[in-house]
Amino acid sequence: MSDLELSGIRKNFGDFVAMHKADLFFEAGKLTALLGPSGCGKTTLLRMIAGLEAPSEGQILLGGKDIASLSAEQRKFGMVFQSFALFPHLNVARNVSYSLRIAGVDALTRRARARELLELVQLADKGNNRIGELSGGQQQRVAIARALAQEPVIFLLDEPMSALDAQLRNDMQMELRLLQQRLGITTIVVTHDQREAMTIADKIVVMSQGRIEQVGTPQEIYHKPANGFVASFIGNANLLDGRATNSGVTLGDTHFAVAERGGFASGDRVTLFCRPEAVRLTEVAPSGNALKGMVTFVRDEGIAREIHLDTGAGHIIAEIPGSFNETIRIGDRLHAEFPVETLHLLPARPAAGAA
Ligand SMILES: Nc1ncnc2c1ncn2[C@@H]1O[C@H](COP(=O)(O)OP(=O)(O)OP(=O)(O)O)[C@@H](O)[C@H]1O
Repeated sequence: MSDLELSGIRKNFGDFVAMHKADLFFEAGKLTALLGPSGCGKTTLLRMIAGLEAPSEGQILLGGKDIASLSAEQRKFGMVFQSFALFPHLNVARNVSYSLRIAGVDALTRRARARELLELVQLADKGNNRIGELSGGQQQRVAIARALAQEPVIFLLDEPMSALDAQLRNDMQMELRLLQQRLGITTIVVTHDQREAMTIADKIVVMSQGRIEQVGTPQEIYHKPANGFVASFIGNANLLDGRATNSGVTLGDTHFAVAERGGFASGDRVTLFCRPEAVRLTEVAPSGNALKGMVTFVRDEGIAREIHLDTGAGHIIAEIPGSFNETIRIGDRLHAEFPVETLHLLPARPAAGAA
């Protein structure tokens, strides 16, 4: 097993920079998700790794060796696309063993390998079926089995779940994660779905407009986002603009203490970040780290309730466990308390309207 490393990689399409210069490291045996909004460059990055797109600059190193000169076929990476791209005229087993036939592997070995792979993706009884007879989730598993047929060193998947409905998607995310862990294959998955990335990945690479915004474990990305973009792309985030002080931050007239000030100097413009589930709502004013506000919306999701408040310092969302006997209504006036250990300072957000 080998690590995959991208060194000073960059991609232009004419004058347009699809991927700004970046370094990335994909640890052997781990699953990395490339996460970001549409058009941020995820697929371009994956295609460069696959050998389907040449980088404008930079190196792609597999186990320390530059593979830039190898074609996609020579790299022998397994690929699964959003559309599955299965062959409708071949049955399931022949789809799975297709690459082996092209590689000249004998029929007996091909059949045995197809059986083994179909067992792996729990489709052992479907080998003789036509592709059109399978559900979306089953077709996706065939695409995975086919990509694994040649025992690829790297497994690349581009939005593999996006054609599936929500329930099936949830199931397939778990299946993909368990399969990847069982095989221990270095895997890179492109997705724009933060929940999917959190479910399947060891590491998440968050991208925006051709730049890497942060690389980290799901926990790091969620609890310690590098900036406002990452914070609001992953789940809900309260982001309030203020100025750093020696012990925390001021938002207008209110001072908040924070546990870590990071590298900010007193007077710097900063953004205060807190997850909604960390906010406490009280009727009586807490001793500090709180804003008074009026409830503007209540979203009851059964398991939890999202309470939206307008405060003097901005809009706040608090997420509290669902409960039958407690009512919070639009128009209620409450205090939103931000526990000191859950507050983080992030770089100031670009001013509204700035490019
Ligand atoms: N062959 C190409 N020629 C010109 N521009 C391209 C080409 N391929 C991609 N782009 C542009 O590069 C940018 C990044 O595209 P890319 O497909 O990598 O984004 P993405 O993050 O995968 O988006 P999505 O989730 O919508 O697939 C987009 O603005 C796209 O229009």
